[in-house]
Amino acid sequence: MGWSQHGNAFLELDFRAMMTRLPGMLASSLRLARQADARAARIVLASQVGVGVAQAVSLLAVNSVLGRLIGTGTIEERLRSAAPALVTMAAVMFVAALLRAASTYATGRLEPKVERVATEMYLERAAAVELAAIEDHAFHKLLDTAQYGASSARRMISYGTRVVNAMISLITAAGVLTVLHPALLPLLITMTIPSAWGALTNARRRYESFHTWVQHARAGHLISALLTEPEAAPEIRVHGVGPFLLRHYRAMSETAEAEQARLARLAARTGLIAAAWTGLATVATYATLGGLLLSGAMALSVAGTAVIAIRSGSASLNTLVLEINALHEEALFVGDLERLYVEAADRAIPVGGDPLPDDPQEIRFENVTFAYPSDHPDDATRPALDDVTLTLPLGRIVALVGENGSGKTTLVKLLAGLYQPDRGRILWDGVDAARADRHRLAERIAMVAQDFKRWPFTAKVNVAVGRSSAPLTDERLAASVTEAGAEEVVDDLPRGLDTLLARNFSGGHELSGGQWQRLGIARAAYRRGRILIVDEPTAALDARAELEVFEKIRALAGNGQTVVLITHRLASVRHADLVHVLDQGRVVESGTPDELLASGGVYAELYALQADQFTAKLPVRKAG
Ligand SMILES: Nc1ncnc2c1ncn2[C@@H]1O[C@H](COP(=O)(O)OP(=O)(O)OP(=O)(O)O)[C@@H](O)[C@H]1O
Repeated sequence: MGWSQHGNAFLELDFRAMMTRLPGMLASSLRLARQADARAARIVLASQVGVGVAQAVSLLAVNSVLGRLIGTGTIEERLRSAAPALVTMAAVMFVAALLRAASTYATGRLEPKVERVATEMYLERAAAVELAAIEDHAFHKLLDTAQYGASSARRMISYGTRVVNAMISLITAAGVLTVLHPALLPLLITMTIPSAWGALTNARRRYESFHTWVQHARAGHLISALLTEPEAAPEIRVHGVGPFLLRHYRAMSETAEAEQARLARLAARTGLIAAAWTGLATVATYATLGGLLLSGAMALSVAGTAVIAIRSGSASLNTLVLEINALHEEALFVGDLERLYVEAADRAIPVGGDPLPDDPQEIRFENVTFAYPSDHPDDATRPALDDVTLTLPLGRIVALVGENGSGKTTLVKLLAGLYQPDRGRILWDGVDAARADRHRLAERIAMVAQDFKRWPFTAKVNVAVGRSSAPLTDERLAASVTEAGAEEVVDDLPRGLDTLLARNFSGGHELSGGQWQRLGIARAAYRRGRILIVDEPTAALDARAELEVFEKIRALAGNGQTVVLITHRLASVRHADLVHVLDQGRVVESGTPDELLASGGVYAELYALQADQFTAKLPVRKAG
């Protein structure tokens, strides 16, 4: 994904390149600002231009005041002739103060909106990408770095306005200086170059360091979060994991601190070099001014104005350099955000496609092969699904069985359109799912995954989130809870369906694993997808509950619902219409449970193993 490319691109940046990019950066701030609040953006821009012009006018007024005060005539005459310029200065300062207030107000209104708009775009795009992108660590790194882009976009607004302001002041000061004496302008620039170099060098180091260390910082946050999260708390206490995690946290923090210290050392050194250089340039400037005065090439009043113009010009140039530099630094982070927008659009779940048949008879996997992407291309791991051909008749219960890691979950994820096959096709009555409308396909699927999400919301939301686009009705809720056999779970909650299921919040309540599982099934029932995928639905259930859940699942299939069931409890598979047995990513057997038992293959062997556990008089220890 070109991380190193990005780093090199930055290394090549110098002040000239930064200036070349300035119009683009300003345009990008303005675009974001207009998108967020066009009116506020107009006020900020107009008032900043106004403030800049006011500064220019006041510098010209100062020039006029000085000229008249140092000029000829009595002190009273000189004061009187300077009065109009003094009044102009006061009026201009008053207008500038009003404009500044308007800009402060509009900027304050604009900044949070810009951050919100940028964050919304970030979240919207992140939520729309393929699952494979979310699981890709390079894309995740981009997600991590890009999240800082929204606050940078916010800051770009103030930096952008200050750049505009400083540019106008500088143009004025430079104009006045050039008129006074042509030698003064290069001197002004020489005085400012060192601080520009210092600021740019430090910013480059900070940005490079940020990119190198972002993964490290993320891991550090992860460890500190583990130490406080409720899910890890029991093991931390019983297994004494606390000191182990703390040790890692400390080691990681110390490495990060060393990096900060390195940056500080370099920044101090750069600062000293820049200060020495500025000192020399300042001495040279005032020596030149003195020389011009001594040689009579410049009048005293002009020298006075020149000193003020040099001071104001170098202050503007300094501000301009620092603000452009800050703007540039923020623009790099906004650049990450913009790259994320592009990358996320490339990896987004496609919109549109062929319609799926209204009432398909079967879904067929044809020579489907799928391997999870590997970080190391030379890793020769076997694919999770290897040339799988099987049929899932709709309106029936189809069970997928096989040992851990045999590819069952991967297969249902492909069925749900979460991944696309590397080879082969998934056909819905002849329509290739790869070309089908993915959003329509997902509409038809309800899924209780092994690790389904326990949303930190109320029980009601936890069920209704199964189809959040549908209006939430009590009838639909109650029916789903009943279908999942979750009535008792809900009745036992202190505030019924309105109970918050997040124990670390006040008023929150925690459910047991089995209770959660029933709520997960209720969620899938609420979705009313035509194909219900249940991955290990009874793993956390007691024997009675397990029987009950399978009864419910059977009843669903009785109503014409297709159920794709993954389970290790082979006794529960007895009622399936069709069983596919997977082994190391391949389909090794298919048939009805009775056919498979009779054939004496893998299924029969696994079944016998489980049956033995109940029939054996003495515990049998397996050799090996
Ligand atoms: N997100 C993932 N990224 C990389 N590899 C994965 C991922 N999920 C699963 N795998 C690998 O794919 C293979 C098949 O895993 P899968 O989860 O499909 O098996 P399973 O039959 O459902 O196992 P179990 O019975 O333990 O749930 C395994 O080797 C596993 O390590």
